Parts: sequence; structure tokens; C-alpha cells
Amino acid sequence: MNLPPVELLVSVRNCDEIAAALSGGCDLLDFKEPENGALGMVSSATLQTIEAYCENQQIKVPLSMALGELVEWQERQEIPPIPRAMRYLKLGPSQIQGIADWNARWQDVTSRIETARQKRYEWIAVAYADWEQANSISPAEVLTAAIENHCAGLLIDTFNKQGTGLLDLLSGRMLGDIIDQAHRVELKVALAGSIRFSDLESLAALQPDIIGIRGAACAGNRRTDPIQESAVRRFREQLDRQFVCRHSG
Ligand SMILES: O=C[C@H](O)COP(=O)(O)O
Repeated sequence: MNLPPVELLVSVRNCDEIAAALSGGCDLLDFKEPENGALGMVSSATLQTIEAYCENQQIKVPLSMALGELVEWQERQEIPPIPRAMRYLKLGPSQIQGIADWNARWQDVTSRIETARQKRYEWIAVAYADWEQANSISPAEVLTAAIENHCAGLLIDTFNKQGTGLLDLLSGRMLGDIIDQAHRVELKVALAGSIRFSDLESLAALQPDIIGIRGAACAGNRRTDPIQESAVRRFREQLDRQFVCRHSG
């Protein structure tokens, strides 16, 4: 069966980590500050250095960026200096359980950002695997909203970054069902959440489009430590091995 190769997304927090992630073999660079939560946004000062770095170094891989949690945008007036090359944006859905108009608020924030930056972005809908703990809505509900809002993709990640991984929280069957539904409407699916080598065989069977990592790309799987080129490379090699086996099997 001829399936497109799985892509590796690595979350980086600054320019110093970009080279390590790229040399290690990542396909997508995701900007995120791990000290600020699962979808923590990097500072405006860092965003400015990222913009200059990506232009000077002619970074060609697609760029994505986390904008924090949707509920944080109720208070936020200022629009961050999103680098021009940014393609994908995402907002976290924690604390929206019980907010009847959360989808309208999401649409409002995306349109405020696009108006301010004079650009249309590709939005990634985010579902938390530990959605109850995050006081969020279920991945199935996020998928419905992603389709309604013409999102470019769906990311299933973990809110709590204390070591409980994606596969500890959602069964392969449940993930597989969501991925199949998303693929039926041509929505790409990225999986993340403390993903380790040992998860890759099970994840390959589900045929996601993208695997996203931060912790596994850092020394000792500590997601607040710097990205290590050797860790990214080892992960990339294992990813390719597992997904090729699965697809040719
Ligand atoms: O989008 C990817 C996330 O940053 C994954 O982070 P993690 O592997 O540390 O859970």
C-alpha cells in the first residue's frame, strides 16, 4: 500500500534549538514555550528573533506556533508579532467545558489575529487526550468543530505534561476511529503527548499524518531541557523504521 510518509514535528522554544531539530531530521518546526503549558506561546521578543532567523537562514520547512489557551485570549488585547513565515496556528481548548459559546469565541480570536496580521492562516484544532482533567471537550467534539471551521488539521496532544502519555489516556481503537473520521474529510491528524520509541509500533498502525514531540527530543526526555540533535535523529530513525514496517506489512 502506498501511503505518504509520516512527518515528524518537533516543538522548539527558540532559535538555538532550530538547527538541532532540523539536523536531526524534523519535517515541521513548531514554536512553543514548554514552561508556559502544553500550548505555551513563546515571548514576543523570541518571536521577533525567530522571524529574523528563519529569513536569514532561509528555513524552508513548514512552521507552526502555539498561541496558548483559547480562554487566555479573553483578556489579551495585544496580538503577538507572529513571524511572516508562520503557516499553522493553534489554540488550546482547556477550561472551555461549560462555555456554551466557546466555538464563537474561537472564531472571534482567529479572525482578530488574521485581521491584525493581514494574513489567512491554516488553523489546527487541538484536542486534549486528558480532556476531562483539562476541563475541556472530547476529541470527538473538537473534530466536529474542526470540520465546521475548515481547519487544516487536528492535533491530539496531552494537557498535563507530567509523564502520562497519549496512549495511557486514549485507546488505539478510539484514536483510530478519530483518525479515520478525520481522513474521510481530508483533515490531517497529528498525534503528540509524551510519545516515546515504544509507542511508535502501536501508533504506526493508526496511520496518523504527523507525530509531534518535545520531551523525546530532549536529553533524558525532560521537555524543558534543550533539544538534542542526536535524540531527534534517533527518534526519526525509529519512526521511519516502524512506519515503513507497518505500511509494507
Ligand atoms: O506538539 C508537540 C508537543 O510539544 C509534544 O510535547 P511532548 O512530547 O513533550 O508531550
